Amino acid sequence: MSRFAANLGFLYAHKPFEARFAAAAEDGFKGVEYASPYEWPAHVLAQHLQEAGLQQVLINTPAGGADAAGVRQAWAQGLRGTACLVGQEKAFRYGVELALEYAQALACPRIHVMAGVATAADAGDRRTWLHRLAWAAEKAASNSQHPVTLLLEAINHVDMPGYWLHTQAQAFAALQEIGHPHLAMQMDFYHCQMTEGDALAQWQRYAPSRLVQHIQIAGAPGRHEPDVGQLPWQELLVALDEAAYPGWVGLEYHPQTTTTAGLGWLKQLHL
Ligand SMILES: O=C(O)C(=O)[C@H](O)CO
Ligand SMILES: [Mg+2]
Repeated sequence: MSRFAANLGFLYAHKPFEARFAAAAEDGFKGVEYASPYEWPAHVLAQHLQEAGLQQVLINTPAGGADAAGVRQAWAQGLRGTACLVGQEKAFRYGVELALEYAQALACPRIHVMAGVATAADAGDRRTWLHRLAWAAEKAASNSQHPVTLLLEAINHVDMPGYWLHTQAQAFAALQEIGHPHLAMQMDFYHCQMTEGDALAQWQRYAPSRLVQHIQIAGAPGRHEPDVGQLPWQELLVALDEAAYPGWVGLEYHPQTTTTAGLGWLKQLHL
């Protein structure tokens, strides 16, 4: 059975961030993910992971910023990555290098490279995006002590209007064009269902490529537990097993009540 990771940016949200590691471990999780580790020194996060006996399975590149203060402010300023934004070369490189440092310190094997939101001032550019992804993949590959895989995730326009990368096809085409072994796909079934309307068909389309190396899940619409809404979550989990998907499934949703109370769908799988 696939392995499930708690997304600490979404789950246990009523607890202070530092307390979410122990809460996830108590619920039986072995892995965690969260988008932004940059508010804390890496060694502090590494300590939380070690104390709770958890693996860090995914982080994101920063939402923006070309220095430490800029990185901390970027999300609140509405930035959602820089990879496709022509004017953000310095921030992109700074962000990738910082993410690689954190990944090494947290022993995290995957980084989601956020593409960015197109604006009137910077509409985004595909050639820039591809060129930067190729540069970043070389960086990720070149650390012989801790090579990392960089991931592309399509995000729907209801939750993130104007986000550059919003279809699975866009991500897949970019990966095929660049053809780098350290670049892969992160398929978030929630976004998939919201944009394409058929998460199961999308999984079946891209699974044979083996390029999908991280999955996230939430019910759609609403982004609550997978069993709330129209997502065919049971069929999807069966399909992952049938394809011998070897990676993690991140639980990236807003629980309807508490995280622990909402884990019934997972417990019924008898893992
Ligand atoms: O929004 C999502 O689905 C993500 O996974 C991104 O990491 C943004 O936080
Ligand atoms: Mg996601």
